[in-house]
Amino acid sequence: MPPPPNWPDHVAYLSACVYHSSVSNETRAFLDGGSKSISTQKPTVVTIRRISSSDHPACGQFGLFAARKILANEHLLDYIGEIHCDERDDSDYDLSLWRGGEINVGIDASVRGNEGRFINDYRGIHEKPNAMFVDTRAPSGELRMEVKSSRLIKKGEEITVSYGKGWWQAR
Ligand SMILES: C[S@@+](CC[C@H](N)C(=O)[O-])C[C@H]1O[C@@H](n2cnc3c(N)ncnc32)[C@H](O)[C@@H]1O
Repeated sequence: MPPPPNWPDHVAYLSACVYHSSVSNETRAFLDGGSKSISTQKPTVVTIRRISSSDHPACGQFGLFAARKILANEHLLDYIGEIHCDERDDSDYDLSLWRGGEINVGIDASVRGNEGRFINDYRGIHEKPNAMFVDTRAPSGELRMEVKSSRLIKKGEEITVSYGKGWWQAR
């Protein structure tokens, strides 16, 4: 699948998650939920843009924007990257997918991923986030991290989520 416009050269574009060697066969079977292949649709309701507004806290970086009007509670895209069980403390693109006992499963999109890696935190941009991460079992069985709208989003508006206070405190 070709990368979307504004995709950076140093990051591989993925259309489905890939597994890192730190994920055991048992954990992988749990995450797969019996599905034979992980499939996802190319996101069509979002677009990547460079941020040039000087009053934006991530000015000079990229963000994800609505390519059309989006209704509340719409599925926007799945967060795609490398599924791993090792520590990725240095990654700013790592999201927790599942925790159980000693096992922490994350999706890291620092070196490979999809449009989801460009979603900024709402702080300094919006009063509240307009989207959220939701972990879901897909009909085919696998555990996924979806991005869903939490209210109506106008065409051209930036998509923002909450990374959580802990994310910022850790930095
Ligand atoms: C998952 S990335 C988001 C995409 C990033 N803007 C880019 O161009 O690759 C997370 C990084 O974006 C920046 N960021 C996200 N939300 C921000 C915010 N509300 N204020 C300042 N920086 C933010 C920080 O540099 C953070 O480490």
